[in-house]
Amino acid sequence: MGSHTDSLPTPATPAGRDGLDAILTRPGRAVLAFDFDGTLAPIVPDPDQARAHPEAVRALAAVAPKVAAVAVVTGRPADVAVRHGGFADVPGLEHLVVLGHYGAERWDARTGTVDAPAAHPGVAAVRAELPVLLERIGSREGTWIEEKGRAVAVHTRRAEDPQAAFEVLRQPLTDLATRHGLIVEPGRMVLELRPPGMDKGVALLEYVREIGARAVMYAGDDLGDLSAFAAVDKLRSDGVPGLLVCSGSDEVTELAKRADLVVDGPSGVVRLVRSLAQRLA
Ligand SMILES: O=P(O)(O)OC[C@H]1O[C@H](O[C@H]2O[C@H](CO)[C@@H](O)[C@H](O)[C@H]2O)[C@H](O)[C@@H](O)[C@@H]1O
Repeated sequence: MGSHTDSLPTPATPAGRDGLDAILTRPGRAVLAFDFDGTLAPIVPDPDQARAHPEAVRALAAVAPKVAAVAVVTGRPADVAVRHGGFADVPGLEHLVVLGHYGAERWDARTGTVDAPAAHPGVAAVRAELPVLLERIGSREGTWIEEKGRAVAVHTRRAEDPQAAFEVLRQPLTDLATRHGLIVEPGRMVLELRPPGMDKGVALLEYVREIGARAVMYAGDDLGDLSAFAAVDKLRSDGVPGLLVCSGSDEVTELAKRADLVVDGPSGVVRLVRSLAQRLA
């Protein structure tokens, strides 16, 4: 962190200002939760090359001992997010929790292990049919399949026109997922076919209740984060102040409209976390 001081931005909404105020006045009852890709990690063409922003872990480790809990809530398998984030064995992050696969999996820094439910049988069926389907619908060059274990994702970022390639796939992939009891989770140039029944909102609510938190901040960048935003809205209506942070990008505009605070991508998120840690010092 050095001697550099980041100023804490002011949320644009009264609810957001209440949320930030609650975090600052009762940090020991506050949960800070973050999406991974696009929020803690800059977006890159190859998901395997995605890494946490170089200052992210240090900033999280600085703030974590000052609040009730820090959590990462991601569509990635939990162990992948831990590896790409560099979250294991970090002084300060001894209590970090990573809720992977939209909350279906959980990694605890305390134990270093992942808890996960049994695999959904529809994923194997979709995995078997997907290559033939992509061939039949003439998916664009650059479209490719990410194997995620308990889900499969079809990416279009590397296509010449990623948005057009995405639109070509949306309906056929929805039909395929539905036939096998799965749902389609749309994201930034990606359509993921995954089991239903869990989302980031459910995951966040359960975690906040488990911790008994009385204030929450959630930072995200993508459509999959909207359910977590809705969870913060629900907590607010139940009397738990919350702060909604959007890691801004040109690709997704929905979150910026709902957020109390829009920051400039992962580097903006890091600055925010760093300034929170400084204020709570
Ligand atoms: O919930 P998240 O942590 O945001 O994960 C959502 C998806 O992230 C990954 O894809 C995104 O990031 C890639 C690497 O920067 C990028 O190439 C891709 O276009 C983005 O959609 C990941 O590969 C997916 O499996 C996650 O569902």
